Amino acid sequence: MTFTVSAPATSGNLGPGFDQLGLAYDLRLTIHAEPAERFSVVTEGEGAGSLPTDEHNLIARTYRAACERLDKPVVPLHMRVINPIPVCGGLGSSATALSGGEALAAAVHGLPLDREAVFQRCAQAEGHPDNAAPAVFGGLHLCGQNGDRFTTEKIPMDARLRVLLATPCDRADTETMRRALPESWPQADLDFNRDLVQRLLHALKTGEPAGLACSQQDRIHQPYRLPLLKNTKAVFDLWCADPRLPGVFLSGSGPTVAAWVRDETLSAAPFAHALGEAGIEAKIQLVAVDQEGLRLGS
Ligand SMILES: Nc1ncnc2c1ncn2[C@@H]1O[C@H](COP(=O)(O)OP(=O)(O)OP(=O)(O)O)[C@@H](O)[C@H]1O
Ligand SMILES: N[C@@H](CCO)C(=O)O
Repeated sequence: MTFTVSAPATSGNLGPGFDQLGLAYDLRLTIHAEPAERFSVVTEGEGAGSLPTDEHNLIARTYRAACERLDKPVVPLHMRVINPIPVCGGLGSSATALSGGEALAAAVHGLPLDREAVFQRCAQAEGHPDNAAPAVFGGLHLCGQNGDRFTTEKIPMDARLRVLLATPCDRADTETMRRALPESWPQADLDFNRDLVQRLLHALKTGEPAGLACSQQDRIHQPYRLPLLKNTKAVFDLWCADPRLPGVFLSGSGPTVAAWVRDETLSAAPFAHALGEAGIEAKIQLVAVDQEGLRLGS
């Protein structure tokens, strides 16, 4: 018997919404799992050759913890993981591994998927909810915290919008990139960003191009992180100057740079060519928004 689950790539922050805004993409990590004598994980695509191949893999660890919490036997699994999402790329790879592990426990034991519980556990494990919410529920999310519970609201979005992604080779794991931030911010910067979040959400609902530029004006994390990432900063600056791209942002904590695309005729190829001409190596993808989130079955 094979169990299949999948979870979408996500961008946290979307520029000004540090730890608040998140969006899911139609780019999925898929896990095929079969009961076996012991745990083994074969990853194909991103992370092949570097991610653990045994019970130390984050998907296996999360699955084990979920089975134990559900008071169900930990059935060892052989997993084949098809992964198009760069690891430590700023596209929520850890949220896909965490939510995928949780979903596997439900699938193996024939239980319904409790999305709210999975969201809470993934957000707790990550320490922030902005990747977990879109990974689990799909779509655009505005997140917050109430005591020790995370909150999230799914926000409708203009269906014409797509997102252009460039993942250069800079190293930017989330933990290191969080340490690059100050312990607090001037009140004026917090107020400035709060206003940007409202304007950006309005633009995402309506597709209005002027408001999409709010993504690149953040004062909370991008100004501290971009100077640490040479290629990422070069892509960010090039795309901010490109009139075809109405708004640019660092995806999560980077190194992926993302840009809103409204023009339905645009393709990724000319952007890949332009970055090549500028001597910047990066993986380029043009993605649509995913509204489904975590999926049980193929
Ligand atoms: N497909 C995967 N299988 C197993 N573990 C994974 C997988 N993808 C990510 N991980 C784990 O998550 C870690 C990366 O987490 P990190 O939060 O730094 O990056 P990210 O989630 O890609 O970025 P961001 O949170 O900024 O979007 C990896 O070191 C690995 O331990
Ligand atoms: N909000 C998180 C997202 C990480 O993907 C951060 O910026 O650190």
